[in-house]
Amino acid sequence: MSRAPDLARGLDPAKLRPAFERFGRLHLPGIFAPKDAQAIHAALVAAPYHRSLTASGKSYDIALETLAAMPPERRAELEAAILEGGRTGFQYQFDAWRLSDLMEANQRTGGVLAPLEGVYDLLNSEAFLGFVRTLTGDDACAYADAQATRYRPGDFLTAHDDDVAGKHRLYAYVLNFTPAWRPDWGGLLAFHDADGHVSEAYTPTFNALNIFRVPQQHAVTQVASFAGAQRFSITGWIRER
Ligand SMILES: O=C(O)CCC(=O)C(=O)O
Ligand SMILES: [Fe+2]
Repeated sequence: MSRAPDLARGLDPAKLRPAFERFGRLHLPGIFAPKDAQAIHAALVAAPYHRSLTASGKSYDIALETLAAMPPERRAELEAAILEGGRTGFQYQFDAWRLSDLMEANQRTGGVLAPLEGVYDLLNSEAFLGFVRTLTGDDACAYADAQATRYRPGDFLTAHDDDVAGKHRLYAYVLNFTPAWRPDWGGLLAFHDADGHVSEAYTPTFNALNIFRVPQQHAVTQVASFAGAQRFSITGWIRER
């Protein structure tokens, strides 16, 4: 698949709008044709991930080989900082590949990664942005950024609201490409309410779109040590210029 995938036929954003407006979020299964979804999944499995994490309040992108070669004492320090941060505040660790940075720099590689490049093109097409404008009633939706993510057992992203000054994020989206998952395995996209409860959580699934308004408190719960798979997504924000 080197062309951009099409959104599934029969999705009517005007009809979905009341459901989106109710809680400012929506889960839409069956977002692409099954064949396209399979090609995207294969590309997500093959993507050249790095480790994305925060430690002691700083964000790091670390090559997986660098992490593997880190002296054990340094590695233990890093892990201790991550545990401490997760206990008390905003913290994450997962694997990422920054698709939109490469696309914006015109660095297409094609080949096995072509389906992800196609998704980037779709996300920035009139077909998708128009869909989101009608779904949300928000004409300001101008473009989307994107990264591929892979969560392995132990990975997580603690509560945050996606609102970063200067980034002009209007809506967050997550395209799920995890073929088989059990809610017990964690990795849930959980929405937190003002009382500290989880008001709703979306289980990783295959070929679905989650879309939600920014700002909104949410987290990805830690993937269980016994999870039998990795959680694959393409995620980012629909932004205003
Ligand atoms: O992967 C997800 O379900 C959500 C990711 C997320 O919240 C983020 O990257 O800010
Ligand atoms: Fe988020």
